[in-house]
This record gives sequence, C-alpha cells and structure tokens, in this order.
Amino acid sequence: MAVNKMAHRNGPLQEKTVNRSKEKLKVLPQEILEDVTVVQLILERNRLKNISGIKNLINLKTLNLSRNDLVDFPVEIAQLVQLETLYLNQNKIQTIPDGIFNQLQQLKFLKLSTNHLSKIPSDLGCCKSLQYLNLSHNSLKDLPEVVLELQNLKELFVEYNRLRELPAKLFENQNLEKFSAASNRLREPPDEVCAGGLKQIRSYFSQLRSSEADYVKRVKTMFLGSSMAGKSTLCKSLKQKQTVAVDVKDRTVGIEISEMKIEDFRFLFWDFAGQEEYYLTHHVFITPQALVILVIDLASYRTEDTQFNSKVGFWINNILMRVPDSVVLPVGTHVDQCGVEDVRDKKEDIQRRIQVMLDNRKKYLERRMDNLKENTEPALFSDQSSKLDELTNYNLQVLDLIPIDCTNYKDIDSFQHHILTAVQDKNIFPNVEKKLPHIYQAVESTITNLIKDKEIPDHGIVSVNEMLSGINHNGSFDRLAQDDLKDILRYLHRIGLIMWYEESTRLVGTVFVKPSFLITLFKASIIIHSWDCAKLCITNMVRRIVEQLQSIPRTVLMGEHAFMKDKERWASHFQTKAILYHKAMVALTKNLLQQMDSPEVKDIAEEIIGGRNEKGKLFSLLEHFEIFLALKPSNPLNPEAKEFKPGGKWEQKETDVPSEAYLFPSSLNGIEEVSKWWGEDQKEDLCVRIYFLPEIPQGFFHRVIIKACSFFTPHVVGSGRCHVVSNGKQLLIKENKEDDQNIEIRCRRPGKDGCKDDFDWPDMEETAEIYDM
Ligand SMILES: Nc1nc2c(ncn2[C@@H]2O[C@H](COP(=O)(O)OP(=O)(O)OP(=O)(O)O)[C@@H](O)[C@H]2O)c(=O)[nH]1
Repeated sequence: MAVNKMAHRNGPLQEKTVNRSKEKLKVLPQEILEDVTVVQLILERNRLKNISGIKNLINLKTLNLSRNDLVDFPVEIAQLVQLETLYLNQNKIQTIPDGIFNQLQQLKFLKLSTNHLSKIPSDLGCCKSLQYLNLSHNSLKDLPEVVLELQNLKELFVEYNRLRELPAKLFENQNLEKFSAASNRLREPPDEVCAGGLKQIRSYFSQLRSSEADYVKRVKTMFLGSSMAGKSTLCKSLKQKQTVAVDVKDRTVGIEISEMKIEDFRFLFWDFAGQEEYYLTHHVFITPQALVILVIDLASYRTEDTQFNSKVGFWINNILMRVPDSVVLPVGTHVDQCGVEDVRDKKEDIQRRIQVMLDNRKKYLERRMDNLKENTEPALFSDQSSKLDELTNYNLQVLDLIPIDCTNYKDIDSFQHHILTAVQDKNIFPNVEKKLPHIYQAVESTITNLIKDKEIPDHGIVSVNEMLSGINHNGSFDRLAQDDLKDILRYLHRIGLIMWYEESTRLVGTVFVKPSFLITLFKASIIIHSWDCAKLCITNMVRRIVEQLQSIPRTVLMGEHAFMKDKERWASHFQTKAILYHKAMVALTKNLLQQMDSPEVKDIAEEIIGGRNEKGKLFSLLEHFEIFLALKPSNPLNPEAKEFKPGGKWEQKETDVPSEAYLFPSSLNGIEEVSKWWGEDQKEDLCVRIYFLPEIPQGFFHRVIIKACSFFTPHVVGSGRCHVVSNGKQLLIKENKEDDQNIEIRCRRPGKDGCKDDFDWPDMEETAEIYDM
C-alpha cells in the first residue's frame, strides 16, 4: 500500500494520502477503512462497484473514484462532510439521490463527467463553495437550474450532453472563468456562438437582451460523391428551380457555395468537386451537423464490391470519420439512362451494402470492446474503451436512396420535397432552429449588400478593418463595438458564410468573403483544373501539374528571372520528388491569374502571390490547410518546440519569408529511397501503432508527414513513409493500409555507445541538390 504522510500537520491529525489506484480492487480493503486519519484517498482505475464502509473515513477531504464500475451512487459519501474534492468521473452512474450534496458544504471540486446522468439533484445548490463542476459526457437535456445558485463557480464543463439551451443568467455570474458546452447541438446560443467561449456567449446574451431575436432554420447541406455523379446539376437545378445542364467544362472547382430557401428553411449548399485532388481540402470544409447529399450516378453503377466501394463506400467511410453524427441522403441520378428494374436492383444493392457496412462497423467496434474487456488490465485501456463507447454512440443516419432523373424538373421538385420532409422531421433533425439576436442577421445582410453593391471586390478578399468599418458604415443599425462585431464575424466564419482564419498570424488580418474564390486560389496553385475532356477519366494531379509547368510562357518565366531549362527542372523535380519550387509556384499562379480576365484579380495578384521577402496569402493558406510542407524554412527546426510539451498547443511557427520549395506529400511516389536509408525493420525497434476505425481517413497521413517533417528533421520522404531524425535518433513513420489500418512509428534502438556513434547521418547538405536552383 502506498502511503504518503503529508509534510505538515493540519490540526491534531496527521494527514495521510492513500493511493490504491490501478489495483483491480473490487471491494475496499479493510485496512483502508480502519484508518480514520486518511485525508486523501485515491482509488482510481479499479473495478469497484460499491464502496461500503467509506463513511468511517470521516476526515476525508479528497476522494478519487474515477474510472471504476460504480452504477449506483455511493450514498455513504453524504457522511464525508469534510470532503472538498470528489472525483466520480468515468463510472456508470445513472442517478444521484437527493440529500447527498446538502451534507457536503465544503465541496469545492466535483467531477462527474462520463457517466449516464440525466438529472442533477437540486440540493447541489447547497454546495456554496463549489468552484469546479464537470458534467461533460452525460445525458443531460437541461442545464440544471441549481447551477445558477453556485455563485462561486469558476469552471463549468457540460460538453457532450443533449442540452438545447443555456440559461442567460448563468453568464451573469462574473466569477465564471472557464466554460465549455461543445457538442450539444445547442439552439440558444447556437454551438457556433458557444465555440467562441465565455466572452462571445456573454456578448450574445447581452445582444439578445437589447434587441429582438430571430429564429433561424439553417441547414448546411453538403453535396458529396464521385466526379461526374451529378452533384452540380442537382444543386444548381434545385437552386434555379429548373433543370440546369452542367457542361463538362463547367465542372466544380473545389467547392461552390450558395444559399437557397425552401419554405422557412435556409439551405447552405456546399457543392464539393468529386475529383480526387480536392479531397485534400475536405478536412477543412466538411463540418458536423450537416445534411449530406450523397450523389451516385446509377447509370454507371454496377452491383459489385469495387463499384460500391469507390462510388458509395468511400464516401460513407469519409463521412463516418469526419462527421459521424450527420444525416446522409443518398440520391441516384441518371435514372433516365437505366431501365426500371435496373434502378430497383441498384437501389436495393446500394442500400443493402450500406447497411452491411454500418453493421460491420458496429460489430467491429463491439469486438474491439470485448477484446479490451478480456484484457487482464482493462483499467489501462479505459481511455480506449471510453473512445470506443463514444464511437458506438455516434449515429450516422442513412436515409432511403431517392432515384432521380436530373433532366426532368418533376424529379428535382420531388427531391426538394424529400429534403424538406427530412429536415422537418424532428427525429432526423432535432435541433435545426437556432435563436440569434437580430443584429447577427443584420450584419449578415449588410455583408450581402456590400457584395451586391460592389463595395467588396469580386474576389471577396478584404482586410478585417475595412470589413468592420464597411459593416458599421453601411448597416442599418447603431454602430457596434469592434469586439462585438468581430464576434459576429467569428460566428459567420463558423457557419461557413465567410472565412477568417484568425488562428494564423499571417491571415488574421484578412477576411475571405467568398469562400469559393479561396478554392479558385488553390486551383491556381496545385489543384489545377484541366479543361481537356480526354483527361477527365483518370485524373492525375502530378501529370497535370507537370503539364501546367511545361506550358508556362517565356514572358512569365522572365518575370521570375527563370529560363526555359528551369521549367524542365521544376517539372522533373515535381515528378520525381513531389517538390515544387517557390519560383515555379509563383510562375504557375501568375500564369493562371493572367488567364482570369478580371482587373480586380490582377490588382490583388501581388497580395496573393507575395514578393521576394514576403509570403503571399496563397502560400499562407496552403500552409494553414496543410496542403504542403514548406521546405528549408527560415526558422531553424526547434527540438524544444512547445508542441511537445504536455498541454501546449501544437503549432508551427509562421514566417513572413517565402520558403524556397514545397513538398506535396500526396504526390510522392516511390518508397525505395526511404527503404534504402532505413533498411529492414529490426526486432529491437521501439514501435508504436495507432489504429484507425474503420480506416485511416483520406489525406490524413499526408498531414502526419507534414507535421512530422515540420517538427523533426526530415531525412527521406516517400509515399506513405517518412524517415525523420529526432534528437539524433532515427524514426520511421509509415502508413499500413492492410486489414487493420494503422500508422506506425518506429524508433531505432541506439547502440551501446549512445546515439552519436550509432548514427552516421548524411548531413542535409548531401541532399542539398533537391533544393538547388
Ligand atoms: N442524362 C442525365 N445526365 C445527367 C444527370 N445528372 C447529371 N447529368 C450530367 O452528368 C454530367 C456531370 O454532372 P455534374 O453535375 O457536372 O457532376 P458533378 O458530380 O458535379 O461532377 P464534378 O464537378 O466533377 O464533381 C453533366 O453533363 C450533367 O449534365 C441525369 O440525371 N441524367
């Protein structure tokens, strides 16, 4: 038994801490119960179902019972009247009887997170000293009124419950310093306001007090599916209320965003391009709580595994991994090109396979859970099991597939009816309506008018200050304080109407009012759109970029002080090493911007591209979205980076100076060079594997490479593998895409004489030719 006598005496008692955590205890050992001098008792990570006899320990001030198997609340706790700190998190408690908390007048800290609570007893209000209360991951439908009585409360956490509203009065308590209510599907204030923290919530309620409220029913509607499935046709036909034939030349580039009203619902349509190269940006734009319209071309669909996987399964997996609480409405297009029976069979096949997929996933999660339970040390895996619990509880709803012919408006109209019925169904969309102070809507329509009146340029790139003064100047409301206005912009950013990447020091001063133009910027760099129909079948990003590089005209090259031979080298280095030089990207972008016939775009070309000593917005954005890795950054790599310190935020230093070259991990091909440097895996390697359910999300390893290479010293990078050096030790990070998909991090064991002798590292200079211009 670990017993620590505390250093000082507190009154006549010698204070004692008893730590009996992780001992698989099922009952409290008698020797603990006999020692009334115990003041701190740590019993976390055991298997306790009850704690009979604990009432003897009348001097207890701290009791930690987290991660046990408590189902019934241990009522004897009521008699521990000295208790100041109580941990009961990660148990299975369903109810707390009345008459417990009114005894615990000294209680300052109470952690009840990750239980099954749907109610909090009203006598909690008696705990006048309570400063910390954690009720996250429970089943609360209302925030208990009693919390309002806790005037000394400094920290309150209610994330992952089923709350719909937060009481305004709670935020009048000026003692409250930390608060989070994430993942609740709140209506008042909406989650997008809550995400802004206490300050924004307070400003929201103060605006509600001084103005009228609007009740907004807005549904983010994402059109996903393979290339050429008919997403844009459907989206545009719905919006224009007539059939719209989308020419192949007008295919979606990146994402197109538009809004449409059906009755009192406002649908924010996000039409994602289906071409593979755009998947890279999906992680930025696919956001929770959406209606996902999964478009499948039924005419080209064949009832076989590979077809299902690429046209449906891939997307369902993607949605499951990114937004597992969404509603998916599959729609089968091109039915005019199929027979009636064909449509019926394909619909049946798709629905059956989706169901099998979801069932298999559930079984897989259950199997994992059983494996954990069978483990001799389940306490060690309690984090994993609560994560598995969370995954099992997510509920991706897949509605019945609707077959339509996009060339027939009757079908479009009836599809619109289906969408409306789905969002009106409270079982499918319980919390569509959001309450907003009228000023939020007023600011939004002022921005729309600014765009309409051409006060904001077509490209929609404006400085925050211009934006703020434009809104205040043109809005038909009393002048708003800058801070309040910024909070409203933050809200609009979170719902996706504008984009403002405040977290990036390089982008904090700029608002992108037209998110679709942002995508056009990507198009102008790596995501290059080909007009050539012949190449649309198998799109190959590398090939396209190489072609684009080769087509840069001499005049543009000369502007960059480059020659025709440089162009060839740029193309060859991109092809072989997935590296694109800064100069090459500038030339590419300039060339494409020149082709856009807009004087306004030309005006901001410099801002987009940057100069010799200044990075343009495009590069900052691509870096921010982790599309590429800036090579040879001007800041030295920092082994003491604060990202590695517990609790610190993982972030890269931003620099104003453009990098010399950029690595695009998604375009890497071979692994031979990595294998050559790493050699065979060895038994003595230290190996950590991170498993993914059901698979590694598309584009995720790409971002792992970017993170790893920005914090360690990159050595050799290949497709799905990268070899870095961390503190003199070599690490291999690799993606295993076989059955149980995982990311493996291997560290080579240093030799007897330490690292230095063991590692004969070629200096970065040896590979310098890749940077060589
Ligand atoms: N006959 C017929 N043609 C359709 C139907 N739906 C779409 N199309 C045509 O299919 C082609 C591709 O449609 P898009 O709407 O551009 O497809 P998308 O899914 O947006 O494609 P990406 O932009 O590449 O992601 C266009 O030529 C459409 O006119 C349909 O129901 N019947």
